[in-house]
Amino acid sequence: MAERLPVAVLGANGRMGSEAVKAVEAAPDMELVAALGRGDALEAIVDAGARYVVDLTVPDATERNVRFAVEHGLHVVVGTTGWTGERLEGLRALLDEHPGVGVLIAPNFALGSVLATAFAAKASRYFESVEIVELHHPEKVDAPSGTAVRTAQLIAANRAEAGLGASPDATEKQLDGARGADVDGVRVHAVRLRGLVAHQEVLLGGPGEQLTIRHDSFDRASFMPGVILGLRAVGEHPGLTVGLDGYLDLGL
Ligand SMILES: NC(=O)C1=CN([C@@H]2O[C@H](COP(=O)(O)OP(=O)(O)OC[C@H]3O[C@@H](n4cnc5c(N)ncnc54)[C@H](O)[C@@H]3O)[C@@H](O)[C@H]2O)C=CC1
Ligand SMILES: O=C(O)C1=N[C@H](C(=O)O)C[C@H](O)C1
Repeated sequence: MAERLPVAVLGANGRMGSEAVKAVEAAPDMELVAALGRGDALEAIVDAGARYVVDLTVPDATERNVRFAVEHGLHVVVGTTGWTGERLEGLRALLDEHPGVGVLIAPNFALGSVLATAFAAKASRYFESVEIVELHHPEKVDAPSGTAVRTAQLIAANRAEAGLGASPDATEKQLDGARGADVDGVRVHAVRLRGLVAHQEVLLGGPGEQLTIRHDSFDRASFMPGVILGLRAVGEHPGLTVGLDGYLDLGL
């Protein structure tokens, strides 16, 4: 039998990390060798013999964790938000010094969300207006969501390619925040509501019509197939990949 992938989970006591622990334990080709929480020394993942790391911690911790793993030659699958352009550039430079190491930064592991983002990015060049509404549980510490930021970035890039700019907007007076956050010229509105898990709508408007692309994660189990897919593929993708779509042939 082939050797099982030795995996460490960081953030193992969190909402996502605890699901990931169960998913790795249930995967026949993986072995959970370490499960770390806040305050645990990162050296434990090396001592445990991990070769793959899943980071599901907090925006303040993820950069340090990922850099530590890369410096020790470990492949990393990252779900944590907070990866600004500057952080990504720093990580790319570090990966150049560690050829063969793969890192996947996946703003969203749910396959439906990955598809919804890809569809929205493609569709956005055919509509005059586009705005994003993301809706999450009230414990979420960051806004807008990483998924919404990534969706807005891809939409902006697609529209720019098609020679389109920002959506029309005649607003002259507003209360602070009424028009949402501006991410690369795309308006993003964040809702925090008890009972929700993770949801997103991309609203696309043209003369006399609207297309809504919506995805709902009702349960964190929705993210686990993507985590496992990422772990199986990350070793074959050296360097930095942003977005699980980088490992999928979406044909879009
Ligand atoms: N990519 C995706 O599909 C998804 C990503 N997320 C993101 O994953 C992150 C975690 O989300 P949740 O699990 O809901 O948060 P959470 O707050 O439930 O869990 C985070 C855990 O990390 C721990 N932690 C903090 N610093 C640490 C460190 N240095 N080492 C080890 N553990 C540490 C905390 O004590 C906590 O238990 C967030 O950034 C969230 O946006 C959440 C859901 C899906
Ligand atoms: O914090 C969450 O819950 C989620 N975080 C990710 C994000 O910010 O996009 C992914 C998903 O939306 C759930």
